[in-house]
Amino acid sequence: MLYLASKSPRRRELLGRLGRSFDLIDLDIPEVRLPGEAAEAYVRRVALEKARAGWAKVRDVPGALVLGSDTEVILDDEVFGKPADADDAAAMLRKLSGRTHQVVSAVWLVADGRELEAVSTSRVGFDTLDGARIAAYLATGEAFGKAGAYAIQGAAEVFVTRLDGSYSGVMGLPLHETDRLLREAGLPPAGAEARA
Ligand SMILES: Cc1cn([C@H]2C[C@H](O)[C@@H](COP(=O)(O)OP(=O)(O)OP(=O)(O)O)O2)c(=O)[nH]c1=O
Repeated sequence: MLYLASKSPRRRELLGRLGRSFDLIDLDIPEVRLPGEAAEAYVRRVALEKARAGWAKVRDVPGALVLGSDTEVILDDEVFGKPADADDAAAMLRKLSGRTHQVVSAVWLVADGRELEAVSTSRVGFDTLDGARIAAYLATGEAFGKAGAYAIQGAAEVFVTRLDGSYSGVMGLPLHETDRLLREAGLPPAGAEARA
């Protein structure tokens, strides 16, 4: 049985696109960067903590496989997670304005005696955003619950001048890498289950 250890509706939707059945595990993992921890190491650690915490809940289920993932926006080694409030969101968007940032999504697959990892790093260029555009965007409410205070899959798509990497990775679950992990773990290729 495949499990997704996540509360994110985006991850649920993205994993659903692989055509495999799965169940959800609800978790609350604190996301706090350690002093001196490199940005990418932080994303990888949090994703692993989510997958391991999920695994601890279903380890008695025969054949259980648990996916955990984390996505962060990184600019100049600063990590932008989910904004705390509107001021925080506006500050993030002001910093992202007119610059190219990275979006790192780490995915871990934890099963009995196995931990497999994939990391997707994308470069995202942003248009220059003045105060009026930022205010209009914040009014959509879309910024909240999203790393970097934007959703590429929503109204913020028009901010993106270029994307070098994985669209699904920016959205929260890199599908190419996730599918590879599942095949490495011995699951049949995507779609096979649906056709069977
Ligand atoms: C950059 C970006 C992020 N996001 C979302 C994906 C993630 O849900 C969120 C990053 O926060 P995460 O901490 O990675 O995930 P989460 O707290 O939403 O869910 P969980 O830990 O339970 O799995 O930002 C978008 O939806 N669109 C985007 O363009």
